[in-house]
Amino acid sequence: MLELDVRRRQGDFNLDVRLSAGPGVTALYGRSGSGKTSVINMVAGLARPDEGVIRVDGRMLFDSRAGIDLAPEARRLGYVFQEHRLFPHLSVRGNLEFGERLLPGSERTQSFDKVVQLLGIEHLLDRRPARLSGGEKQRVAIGRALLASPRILLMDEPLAALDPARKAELLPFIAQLARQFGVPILYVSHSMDEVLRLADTLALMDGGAVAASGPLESLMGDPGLRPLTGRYEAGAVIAAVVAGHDAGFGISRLAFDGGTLIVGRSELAVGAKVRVRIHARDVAIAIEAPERVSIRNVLPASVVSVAAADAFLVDVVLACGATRLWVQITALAQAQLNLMPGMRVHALIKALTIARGDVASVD
Ligand SMILES: Nc1ncnc2c1ncn2[C@@H]1O[C@H](COP(=O)(O)OP(=O)(O)OP(=O)(O)O)[C@@H](O)[C@H]1O
Repeated sequence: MLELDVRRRQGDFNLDVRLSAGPGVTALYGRSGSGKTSVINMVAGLARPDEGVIRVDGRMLFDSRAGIDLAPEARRLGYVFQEHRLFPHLSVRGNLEFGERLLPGSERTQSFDKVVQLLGIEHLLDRRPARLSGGEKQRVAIGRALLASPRILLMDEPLAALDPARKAELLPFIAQLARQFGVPILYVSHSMDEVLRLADTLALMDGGAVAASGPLESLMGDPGLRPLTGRYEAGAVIAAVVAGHDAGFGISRLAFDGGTLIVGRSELAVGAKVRVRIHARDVAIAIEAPERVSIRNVLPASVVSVAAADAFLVDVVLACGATRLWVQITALAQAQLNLMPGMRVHALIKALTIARGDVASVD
């Protein structure tokens, strides 16, 4: 568990950050210049706060009042940066063992074989970094960081330098890390796709501070946070479980607290836990349940809130069981339906609007 409460002035920029990151992946998300890398650097010991405390698992890494400021190598943290920073003169094995050798055997919590196997780098062990692809180098960099048995893994845009195909190749590995190795991850990104795929907890950074933090699902579905989560990303993220497939019709059923969602065929196994992104613009609202309609998802819901997003667009939040759905309708539709909190309605979601990329495994 990382706990951070720090202030730092750098040039004209003021950082004032309170953040805690527990098990799983905590994503630091925010626009360029909001202070994400500065936070990572302070945790890592590469930038010194003017004032405050940084603790990991109760151990003080920095405390301005007590004069504690542990050197980076004494902090027991793993770092993976945008560029891999591998040692060019060492083989992959040599690079991996370097991370391991930093610690006495009794303090090593990660197994070389398990790390190598999970990252799929067995066949690369004798190669030098110059003979690896960008994605392979990043996998080795992650392996090296893990083998130092860190209490927390800091990842600063680890996929930013990779092309889309390499990114897609690496994402499942990163998604497995926190779960398989039990190491909390603080993950900096300005890609919402990565955040949706990886993060359990979201910390939204703005102007040097954490403007909001909490479970990904609750922050993403909050229209009030749209200036921070991004207009294009407007939509809810809901937790579900793959309940079944119908190969004949090419569809899958996802069970969530609020009903069953029919989506295009997913490759994931029955029972897999997933996170589903439902774009606000892809949901419609009907006062009465329509009959003989092609839309497969007609979910009973109640209106939680109605608020103008701008002159022509209205944000509606619906409760569907314990799940919140965010819906965008035109101001014209609102003028005619007159939706109000508490009203019983139906949320209509076309199965086809939920693309394969919108259903991410979180197992
Ligand atoms: N050493 C420094 N001295 C002065 N100002 C700095 C220093 N490092 C960063 N800054 C400023 O602090 C602010 C935050 O920078 P930071 O790199 O933390 O943002 P970021 O959110 O990680 O951005 P990006 O997504 O572009 O990497 C920026 O305005 C930057 O110009």
